[in-house]
Amino acid sequence: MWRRRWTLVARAARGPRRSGTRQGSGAPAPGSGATIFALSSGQGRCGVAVIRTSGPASGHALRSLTAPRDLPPSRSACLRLLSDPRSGERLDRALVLWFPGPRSFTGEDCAEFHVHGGPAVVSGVLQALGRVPGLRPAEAGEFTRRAFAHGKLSLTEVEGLADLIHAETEAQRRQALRQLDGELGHLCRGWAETLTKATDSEVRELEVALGAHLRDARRGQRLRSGAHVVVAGPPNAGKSSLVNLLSRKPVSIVSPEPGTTRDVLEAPVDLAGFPALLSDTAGLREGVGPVEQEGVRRARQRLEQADLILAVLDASDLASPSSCNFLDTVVGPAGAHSPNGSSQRLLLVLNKSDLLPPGGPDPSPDLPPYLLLSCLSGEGLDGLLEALRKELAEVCGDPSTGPPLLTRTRHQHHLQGCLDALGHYKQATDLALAAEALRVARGHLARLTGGGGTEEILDMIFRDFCVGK
Ligand SMILES: Nc1nc2c(ncn2[C@@H]2O[C@H](COP(=O)(O)OP(=O)(O)OP(=O)(O)O)[C@@H](O)[C@H]2O)c(=O)[nH]1
Ligand SMILES: [K+]
Ligand SMILES: [Mg+2]
Repeated sequence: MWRRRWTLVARAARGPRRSGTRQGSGAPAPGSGATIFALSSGQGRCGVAVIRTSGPASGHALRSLTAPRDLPPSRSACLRLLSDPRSGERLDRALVLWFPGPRSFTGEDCAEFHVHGGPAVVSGVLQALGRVPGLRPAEAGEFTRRAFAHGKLSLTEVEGLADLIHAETEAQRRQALRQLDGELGHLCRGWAETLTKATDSEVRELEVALGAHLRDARRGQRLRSGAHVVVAGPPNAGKSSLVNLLSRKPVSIVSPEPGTTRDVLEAPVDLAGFPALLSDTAGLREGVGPVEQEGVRRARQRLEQADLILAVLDASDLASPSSCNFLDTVVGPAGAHSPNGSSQRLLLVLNKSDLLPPGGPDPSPDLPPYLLLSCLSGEGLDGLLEALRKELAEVCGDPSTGPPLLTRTRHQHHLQGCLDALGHYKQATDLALAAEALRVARGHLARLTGGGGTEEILDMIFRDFCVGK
């Protein structure tokens, strides 16, 4: 209701009131002289809500709401009484900040109002701002877009900011912060610099570096969208119990009946700080009815796509035909290298350790390294999470220590484009062709950080942002 009413006010504030703006001390964003405003903190009741403005009329807006006081000193918080400039009605007592451009987030004049977070206070201040001449509500991502337009952020930094806002796990937050700090952009500019010299040995070194980053590209993308972790094993091993334990919610039905899970069930989870899409699957066994057989087919299909397999066996039932079959057909082959040189990562978990005699599982010479766990008592969970953290740091790349990751297909596309162009450069038979290949290679690196970025790419990236960012 509140939001709907606000939309109407917001619409009314657009249009004729845009006149009357003045030039701010920051350079104006291309094609916009308007001053924008929005609630920048989350929606709903909260202790403090932050409303901000950006554009040439920001100072006027701040003065209008805090009259008769003058603008506060730059970049320091001041307590002010806010009131509606038209009716004079008191709205709130708030902290206000004044950031004259270009030393502000967007590069333009900006103001911030830190108000009490009640819906009526927030809507009152937003409505009052809507009545200030030259102000209009911001579009999604418009603050960041202006920051980009004024050279405050490069395109990879903008992407880092979008990722930071959406980060759900520790590893995603670390990665996003590094990208926001400009590490990837810095790397690309270093490469572009190398290309201006373009001696043969430097081009060769660059090819090696680009190739290494491209080989790592899938890791960064997994870190952004989640690694596929598939829980598999024979019926009744406790796969669904493990999925529920790791996701801390009842994703799957658990029962003593073998063959309970049939479909693949997925849950996005934070696994030891890394984002993962956890899949529960049907117990693998032969000679069952058509429905369960379809479940087994889907389980095998999902196993092929796994970035990491969590193989679960009942520790008290290792000698059963279904356990032996699973060890032979899934656990054994996973460690072996496939023809393309890669091997599938797998963690073997022996569940139901609470059922074992004190000496542990039956000594079996063929058993690969394993972790003991009891989903019932939770014993062994810390060890499993630590093992998962190590595995996922390999699968997703470790954003605490590794080189900057390529988290988007866009990054991969431009690095590949640059590498291809370097190939053409080496084969070029005359100077003109060689120069053209170098120009193309440099162009790809420049576009990665936003130089000559097309509007469509900008639209796509800024679509990820919320209003107020
Ligand atoms: N004692 C003991 N029982 C467990 C443990 N984990 C699971 N169970 C029991 O084992 C039975 C099977 O558990 P599920 O989680 O349904 O096993 P599943 O592998 O998903 O079974 P399917 O979906 O049928 O293949 C249930 O009765 C669980 O309560 C454990 O650590 N200790
Ligand atoms: K079961
Ligand atoms: Mg199950």
